[in-house]
Amino acid sequence: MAVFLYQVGEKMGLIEVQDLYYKYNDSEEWVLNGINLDIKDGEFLVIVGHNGSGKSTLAKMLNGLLVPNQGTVDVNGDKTSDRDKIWDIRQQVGMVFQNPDNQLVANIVEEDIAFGPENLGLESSEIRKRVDNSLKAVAMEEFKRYAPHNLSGGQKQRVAIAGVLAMQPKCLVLDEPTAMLDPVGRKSVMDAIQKLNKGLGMTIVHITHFMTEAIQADRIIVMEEGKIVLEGTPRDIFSQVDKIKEYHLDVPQVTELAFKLHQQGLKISPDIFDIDRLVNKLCYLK
Ligand SMILES: Nc1ncnc2c1ncn2[C@@H]1O[C@H](COP(=O)(O)OP(=O)(O)OP(=O)(O)O)[C@@H](O)[C@H]1O
Repeated sequence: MAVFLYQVGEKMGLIEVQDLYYKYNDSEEWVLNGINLDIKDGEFLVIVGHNGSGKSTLAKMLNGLLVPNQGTVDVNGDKTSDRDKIWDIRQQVGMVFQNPDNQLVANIVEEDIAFGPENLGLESSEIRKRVDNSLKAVAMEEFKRYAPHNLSGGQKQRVAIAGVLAMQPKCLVLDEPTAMLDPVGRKSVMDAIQKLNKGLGMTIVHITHFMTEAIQADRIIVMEEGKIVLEGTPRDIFSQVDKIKEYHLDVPQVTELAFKLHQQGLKISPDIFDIDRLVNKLCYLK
């Protein structure tokens, strides 16, 4: 398979979305309405946006589950509209959805993770290696003989992620993987995602409604009515508190507090999203 990566800034481009338009069969309106987006190799990208803004539809474009009506999506130089390449593309871009129960197929954790590699027809030693490495990557090694239904929501989601990792993708697209979890489960899943990105250099595209998760990104895009309306680092995005609210999104509570203190005339920068930093600023305020 010919693999090339195109240069974008310092990192290499992995996925390129150009002039993308999409509507579902019975819809009059474009659900994706002219999207342009480069996703770099090793990047942690978060997508946020109001309900129905097109986030999940865009996610499904990134590994060819849906293909554009107009425009293109390239993964490592292959177009998702090229059906001969779709298998390669799906292996390179793995998807994780909201409900892990819909993704777990076997009665034992390690069998579930072996399912994908078995379907690739790999040697059993290679399958064993992939299962062990994938479980280790999400800190679930000790649960390999468990039945998935005996795991917590966060543990199940980490097993679902491990199942995708066993296919050795370059990029993970996670569509609200923490939406059904309690705070402990959410943190365990976010820790695993961070480790994959920072430790193993995996490209992450993470869709979420939780702004505390969005601030962990390298870059955030904000979607509204099928368009990208804001794009930048967490600091760029959350320093625009009024604009974020216009798009019916929350800002992290600590940022809102800093913003209101700033509006009241205190010498506090309005773009703080870290509690310790705000405490520090308040303590040293003259
Ligand atoms: N299979 C489908 N058939 C027809 N319309 C659809 C389908 N899936 C989504 N839509 C519509 O497309 C629009 C965008 O939906 P999408 O799920 O991509 O948004 P979203 O930003 O992910 O929303 P949410 O945050 O609620 O998950 C919505 O108006 C939705 O009703």
